[in-house]
Amino acid sequence: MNADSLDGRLLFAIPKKGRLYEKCLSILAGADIQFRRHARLDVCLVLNHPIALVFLPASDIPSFVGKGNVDLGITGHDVIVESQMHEHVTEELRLGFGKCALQVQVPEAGSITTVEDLAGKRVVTSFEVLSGDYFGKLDDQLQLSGDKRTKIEYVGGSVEAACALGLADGIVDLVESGDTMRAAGLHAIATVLETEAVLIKSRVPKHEAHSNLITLITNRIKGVVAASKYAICQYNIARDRLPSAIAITPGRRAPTISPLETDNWVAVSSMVEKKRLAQIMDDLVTTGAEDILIFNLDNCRV
Ligand SMILES: Nc1ncnc2c1ncn2[C@@H]1O[C@H](COP(=O)(O)OP(=O)(O)OP(=O)(O)O)[C@@H](O)[C@H]1O
Ligand SMILES: O=P(O)(O)OC[C@H]1O[C@H](OP(=O)(O)OP(=O)(O)O)[C@H](O)[C@@H]1O
Repeated sequence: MNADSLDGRLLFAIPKKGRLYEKCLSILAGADIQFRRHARLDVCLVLNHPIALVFLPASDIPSFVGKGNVDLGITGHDVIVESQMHEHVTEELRLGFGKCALQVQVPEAGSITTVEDLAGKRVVTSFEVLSGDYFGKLDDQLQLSGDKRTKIEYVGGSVEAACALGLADGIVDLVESGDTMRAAGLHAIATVLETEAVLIKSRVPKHEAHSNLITLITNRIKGVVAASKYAICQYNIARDRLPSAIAITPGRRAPTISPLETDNWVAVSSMVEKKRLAQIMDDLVTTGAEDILIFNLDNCRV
């Protein structure tokens, strides 16, 4: 591939590995963005749209998009703020995966139990900007100055080992399940930032040439994300119980209600949030609904 083959194409950055990679591939498939990635090549042409995918480290994507080298990207909200690119990109869409929290952690067995105890000591992290801001404000509040202020040190990985190795009194790192933190004998004492994967767009004006394609891709991805969050709930209920059933499954706009051949019974079909499914089914049974069926969505536009 030469540079000419990218001419006129929208450039879309995708994390090349790590926690976000697999989910990004299923989003691309759901949005019918077809490509064949050749081994070792980090740029590939999309077969059915004037788009080229650029596979980059998640933490580099905010600056590529923010500086305008790339039009669109998927990455974590955390690395956008850390790379100080949040004013140079637009977060178009939250994607509902890559959810975790950047937390201050200290040894479970130690004497430090609050961030005020940790202030002025040594903190190791891969997020030196966010940690620097957080502890900078805390140091100001506690009126720590000069060498009494918190010392933030950057490491590129294995942050959780820093306390055991004697490099740090506390760390700032991402926590999802908490397994890594607990395995290292640490516990969280504060949250610096909540994060999830987001679709970002460049604010550099030259990208307006691609605005129709960006809208199309954004809407398709929005459909894929909504399909993963919602299911269709269908059930039968006696007409006189309908008001209480509708209160349980109001739908996004309104439920679809169809008459049944049986007197005074109706079938109801409604979009419901997957995370509330079990409770919704319990409540429907209590209110007299029968034949409750749940259907997953492959894709949708809402
Ligand atoms: N445990 C996790 N659960 C959910 N999302 C995570 C988790 N860890 C990281 N992320 C998200 O994925 C992004 C990329 O993190 P990941 O650890 O996969 O980086 P990476 O590109 O593999 O880099 P490296 O392996 O060099 O740390 C993070 O910025 C964050 O938004
Ligand atoms: O709370 P948990 O579910 O254990 O997840 C947290 C861990 O996940 C991330 O690292 P990852 O495993 O992606 O590897 P990395 O350290 O190489 O980035 C993060 O840096 C934590 O170490």
